[in-house]
Parts: sequence; structure tokens; C-alpha cells
Amino acid sequence: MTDWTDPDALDLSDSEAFDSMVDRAATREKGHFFEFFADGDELAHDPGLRLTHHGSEQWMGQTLNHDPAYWRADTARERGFDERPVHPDYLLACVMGITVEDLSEKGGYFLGRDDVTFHQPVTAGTPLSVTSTVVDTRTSSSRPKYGIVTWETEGRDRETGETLVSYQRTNMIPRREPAATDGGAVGEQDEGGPALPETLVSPDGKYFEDFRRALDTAQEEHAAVAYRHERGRTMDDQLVAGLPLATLNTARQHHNRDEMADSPSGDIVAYGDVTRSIALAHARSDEATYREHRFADERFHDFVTLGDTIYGFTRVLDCDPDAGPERAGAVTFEHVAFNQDQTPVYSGRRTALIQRDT
Ligand SMILES: CC(C)(COP(=O)(O)OP(=O)(O)OC[C@H]1O[C@@H](n2cnc3c(N)ncnc32)[C@H](O)[C@@H]1OP(=O)(O)O)[C@@H](O)C(=O)NCCC(=O)NCCSC(=O)C[C@H](O)C(=O)O
Repeated sequence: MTDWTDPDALDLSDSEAFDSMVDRAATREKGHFFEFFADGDELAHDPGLRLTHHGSEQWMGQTLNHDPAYWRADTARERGFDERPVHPDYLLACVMGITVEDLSEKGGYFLGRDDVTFHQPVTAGTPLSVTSTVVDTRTSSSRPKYGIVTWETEGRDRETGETLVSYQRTNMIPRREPAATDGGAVGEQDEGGPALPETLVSPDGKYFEDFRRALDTAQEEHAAVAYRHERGRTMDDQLVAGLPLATLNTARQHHNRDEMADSPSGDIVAYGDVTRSIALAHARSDEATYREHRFADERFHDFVTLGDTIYGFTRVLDCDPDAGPERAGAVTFEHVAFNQDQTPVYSGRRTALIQRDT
């Protein structure tokens, strides 16, 4: 009888024998199907990521986020930071990245995120501690193979316990067993939506006053303040596979071409946080950002794959002169990332403090 503990018992040159062993072997699974999650469940994520300047700079460089306050100590101090912080997009991607193994590694789509709040600037060397609570689970009525789960996630400094960033995110998660659905019947359709504005106004500059003047002009002319950004960034391996892995994001969609070959995209797709950060970088390059504050109603409309190019479009929704420190005012934007075919892939509302022209 063969001793199967003998290292030489399996002849790897016999490909038929090896095929048969692999086909019959049970798979040690990673991640969780939809059925695992129940409302109110709490999960602690523990991969042990520590934020670094190297990680932040790699993220910023690749996504075109070139704000000097996150690169240089003198500019950081001029902008009111005690110490040079890590970039908020990197922080957010890291906090979400280390939740993926427990929440979304099984695959499925990252649909959106809401109530993203940056509680304080965060410096390199901060070790993260991240927890999530399941706040909603429901069957997808249009896709029987998936359920829809919403989690509330909080990223803290592991040493001090202080909250750094918090948000709610929603994903489609594969079901172990497909469900009976109502077929995704939809209610009354909105006929056409509001008429588009005849005039689109663009701010003359990058300061708070420029956005405010543009909004005042637009209101007088029944126009909208909306403009596109010139830069584009084509998705390469570094962006699609490299950046998510650097944040310990284990979602197969970003790095396993074999698994993704049979998916609707036919290939690996970009991490939503990378796509978003590129569009935000395009927008930030046309403004004098002071601080990031919060994001709401973020949605991922379509997938982005290798070779796609990400552009940005911005609409200005509101200006609040009283919301910031003396040298900045709050501007609320709607940012849209779109690809080379002008298909929107991401949209979100962002409130940021923008420097005054003084
Ligand atoms: C995901 C899509 C293929 C869906 O397309 P479509 O079916 O046309 O869209 P619907 O609008 O009908 O949505 C389907 C159901 O999902 C619900 N939904 C949609 N958005 C939200 C939201 N923000 N919050 C809650 N629920 C939402 C709808 O109500 C529908 O429900 P039901 O009718 O009951 O079925 C398409 O949107 C798509 O391709 N999107 C892009 C996805 C993507 O590429 N995301 C980023 C990359 S993946 C990633 O980053 C993974 C990440 O690492 C991770 O681990 O999360």
C-alpha cells in the first residue's frame, strides 16, 4: 500500500495523476459568502497594517495626487498640520483594504460608500485597528447569485484607540446557494430627468472665492458650475494589482487573472479606491485644497479594467464661507470618474476645505 505521507509518493511528472488529485481535493476557502453575515454582527480585522510614508507616496505618485502638503514637512506646517500626514485616499484605502479578507474577498462588486468622515490628520507609523458592524443584509432582486451587504467600518489608531476614519460601504456578495428573486422588477421609471443647463460655468481660479463667484454667476444665469479636468490616467498593472495589494486588499478581482477570465469584465478590475483617487487627483489639481473633510453617496457604476483611461468631471454644489478656519471655506463638489468612452465609472459628493485667496 502507498504511504501518502512519503514526500516521494506523488509523481508530479505524471500530469494525469496530479490533475486527478487536485480535482478531488477540498479547497480551503478564504472569505465569506453572503449567508455568513447577519445584521448586528461585529468583526475585528487584524492583518496588522502600519501606515508608512513609502506607501502614501507610492499611492500619491501613481494616482497623480501631487499635493505638496503630503510630500514636504514645511508645506505641511504652512497648511496647519503639526507633522506631515499620510494622504487621506491612502488612509481610506488601507482601512478598507484590511477589511477585505473578512468582508468581500469572495468577490462580488463594491457598489458604493457613504458617510466617509476623516476625523483627524494621520501620520506615518500609525498602526491600524479596524472593526466593522453589519448594518444591513438583503437579497438582490435582480441577481439571484448575490446578496447585498452594508457594513459600518471604523479605522482607529491601534495604540491610542482614536478614530481616524469611518464610513458605511455596500457590496454585492456571492451567495453559497442562489436565491429565488422577484426578477428585479422596477417601479415607475423617471421620465428623462431634469433638463440639462444651457450654460456650464467654470471657475476662474483654484481658490474658495473663485468657486463662490462661479456659483453666484451660475445662479443668476440658471447655469451650472461644471467642468472637466484635462488629465487622464491609463490603468496599468501597478494601479490595478499593485496598489490594492500594497493596502493588503485580497480581493481576487484585482490580482487573479485566471479567476477573472470568466467574469463579465474578462480580466482583473481596478480597486474602486484607486479609480476614485485618480478622478479626485484630477479635480484637486484644479483647486487649492486645504483639507479633506467628508464624502457621501459614493457609487461605482461600471468596472474599470487594464488599459482603461480615467478622466474626471466636477460639478460645484455649494460653498460655505463659515465652515472652515479663517484661511479656508468649505466647498461641496460632485466628482465623476469616466473612461475613454465617456462612461461614468464612479461618482461621489465631496466636501473639502479650499484655501482662500489671501
Ligand atoms: C454591480 C453592477 C454590475 C450592477 O449593475 P446593474 O445591475 O445595472 O445595477 P443596479 O443599479 O441595478 O444595481 C444592482 C443592485 O445593487 C443595488 N445597488 C446598487 N448600488 C447600490 C448602492 N450604492 N447601495 C446599495 N445598493 C446598491 C441596486 O439597488 C440593485 O439591487 P437589486 O435590484 O435588489 O438587485 C454595476 O453597477 C457595476 O459594474 N459596478 C461597478 C462595480 C465595481 O467595479 N466596483 C469597484 C471595483 S470592485 C472592488 O473594488 C472590490 C473591493 O476590493 C472590495 O473588496 O469591495
